Amino acid sequence: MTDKLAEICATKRVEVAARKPQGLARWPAPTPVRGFEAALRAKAADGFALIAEIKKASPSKGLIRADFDPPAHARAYQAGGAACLSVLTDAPYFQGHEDYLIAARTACDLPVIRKDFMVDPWQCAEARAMGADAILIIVAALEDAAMVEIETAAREQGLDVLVEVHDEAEMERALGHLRSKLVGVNNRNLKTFEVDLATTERLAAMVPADVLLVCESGIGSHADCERMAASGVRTFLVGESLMRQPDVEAATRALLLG
Ligand SMILES: O=P(O)(O)OC[C@@H](O)[C@@H](O)c1c[nH]c2ccccc12
Repeated sequence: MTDKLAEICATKRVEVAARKPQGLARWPAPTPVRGFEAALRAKAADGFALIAEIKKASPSKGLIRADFDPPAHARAYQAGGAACLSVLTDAPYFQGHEDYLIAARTACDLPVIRKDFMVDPWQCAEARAMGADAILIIVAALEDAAMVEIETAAREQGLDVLVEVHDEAEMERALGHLRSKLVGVNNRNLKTFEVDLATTERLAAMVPADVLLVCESGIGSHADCERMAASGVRTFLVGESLMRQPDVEAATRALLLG
């Protein structure tokens, strides 16, 4: 595991230990789950499918958007043609918040993934309680047994699971141990924070036909999507490049349609 990721996960364990005793009663009764993977597959069958990310800040870039407004961004992403939303709920490193997820999901009809560092199966129950439709498993952050346990907990909650990898060894672990058919390749190297779209191109060849591959991070234009499509990739997770645009709806449409 990279040092930064280890640090983030250690922080997360402390946070989860403090939260668990409060239980789940603080969350409103969740509305029925929205099919996250199904929404992606439906859009990818006939064009590009986008998971549009609501991202205020990142460890590498600091503040990304000053007029951060989760419900407005959610509506803009939906109107622009996104299939799903991703909302950062990690506070210490990404300035995210659970309230952003709740506000964004309430403002639109799209399925939402809780973007956070899952280190404990309990976070899956918490994710559903706050309304999430899917969670992320970062293979680099977890031992095999732990990631299987978290995936099982997610499925019990009716959540879809996006499995994130960034090299060949992680792809093998994901395909060998997990049941989810939704696998994301993160083009961002967590050691250097450099982004290289060739990461997705390299790993795409390893993916069986029944797995939906998601290209994550560093997508800035429709041309980038077209480049990935040459490797058979039609599904994208995009945050920063959209969040930096004054007109998020128009930027989303332009990313998808050119
Ligand atoms: O903002 P970008 O470069 O479009 O990237 C979005 C998303 O891939 C990135 O935020 C991300 C991918 N995996 C993560 C894990 C945790 C936090 C954030 C991420």
